[in-house]
Amino acid sequence: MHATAAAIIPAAGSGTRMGLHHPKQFHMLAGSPVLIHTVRAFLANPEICRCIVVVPEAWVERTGSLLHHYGLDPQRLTVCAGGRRRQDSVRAGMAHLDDTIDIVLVHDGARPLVSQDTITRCCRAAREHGVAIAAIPVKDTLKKADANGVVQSTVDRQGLWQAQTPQAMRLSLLQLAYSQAGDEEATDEASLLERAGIPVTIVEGSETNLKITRPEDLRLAELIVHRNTTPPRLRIGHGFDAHRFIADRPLVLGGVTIPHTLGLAGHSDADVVTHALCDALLGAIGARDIGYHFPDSDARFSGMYSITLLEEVIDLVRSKGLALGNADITIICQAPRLAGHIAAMQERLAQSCGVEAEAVNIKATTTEKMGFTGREEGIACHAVVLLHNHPNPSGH
Ligand SMILES: Nc1ccn([C@@H]2O[C@H](COP(=O)(O)OP(=O)(O)OP(=O)(O)O)[C@@H](O)[C@H]2O)c(=O)n1
Ligand SMILES: C[C@](O)(CO)[C@H](O)COP(=O)(O)O
Repeated sequence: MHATAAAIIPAAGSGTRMGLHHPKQFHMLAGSPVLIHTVRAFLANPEICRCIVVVPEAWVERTGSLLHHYGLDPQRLTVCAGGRRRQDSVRAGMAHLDDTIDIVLVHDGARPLVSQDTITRCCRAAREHGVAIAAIPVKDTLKKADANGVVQSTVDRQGLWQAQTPQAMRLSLLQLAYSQAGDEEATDEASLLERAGIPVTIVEGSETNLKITRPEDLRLAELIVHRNTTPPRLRIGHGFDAHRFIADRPLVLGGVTIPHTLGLAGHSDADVVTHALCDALLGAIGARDIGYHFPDSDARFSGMYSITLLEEVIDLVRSKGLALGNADITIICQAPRLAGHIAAMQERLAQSCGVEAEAVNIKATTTEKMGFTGREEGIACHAVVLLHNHPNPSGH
């Protein structure tokens, strides 16, 4: 049977670095106070049976009302007053855990974006190893500087991690570490466990599990919540094109020159595949068609490599805050055989669209000698695309 897990959420700090008139954990973030986001995340996790929320003494009553106002289950919540230091607040929370609790997860009230996955993994790793904390590897070069900001040395970052919360452990180990620590200072629970000689295991946390510390963290958290809660914008588009074979022209399909006795007639390079894809993309953003944007009456487009047009179309797609999800393209062509050129076409088109080659699927089919393509008078092509919100709308 599983050990019973509870969360202690220290939220009794004053948030001096944030510089607000109220503690940062009560500041609004995307429609709810920061602390409500944090408590909600823990109550939503099936591993967690109850939460002890530790707040400044003056906020105990108001926190009770807030939790009620935001519809959080009072049966699974206890609110209590914290202490001067974080570790005092955690100790105050521990006093509310009864002996049915085996595993405890300590998590900063000021880390509202913790994921369900991180909570679950910390909890399970603590069951297995005794203690497990979320942390992320240090990715920047580390400098040690003096009080004037002058660098003294570069610190080897190999094996260095930034500790986050949750910090999960058997309650008995946390109690032991606290009793051995006496009044020693620590900025996290793991330090006290380490000092008591208890091994601490790392579980990979996440960059987005940020601790709201300074005003810029709040702005970043707003963006992340917005990104996580904005429903995806999806747009579908279809394109069709056909070109007639003529002599003395290279055959360009999907940006790739394909050996054949004939090429295709057209104002540009007549790349029927790229044109169908452009039309599908333009259709998906409701921006008419390729002829509208690059008219064959305009000498600038005469003989033009159609990949250049595709790249302009992709810029237009991005300007609408959208990106290609995937494209499915069917080339209708009796001759030449295209099987050996599909991969190169996929790669060329994908590169211009800023996606992986797998996102652009190309099929080629004959029409069993029926119709104009069957009589080898020309090549036709259909393309469908699905667009979604651009992950980084301001950057390319
Ligand atoms: N006496 C304290 C101090 C801190 N915390 C909590 O510990 C977490 C991490 O602390 P930190 O980000 O340092 O918060 P503050 O101490 O409030 O911030 P500051 O240092 O800027 O004053 C926060 O959820 C904070 O509310 C606490 O419960 N009790
Ligand atoms: C516990 C902690 O979140 C780990 O990163 C952090 O140490 C607490 O915040 P503080 O700024 O160190 O008080």
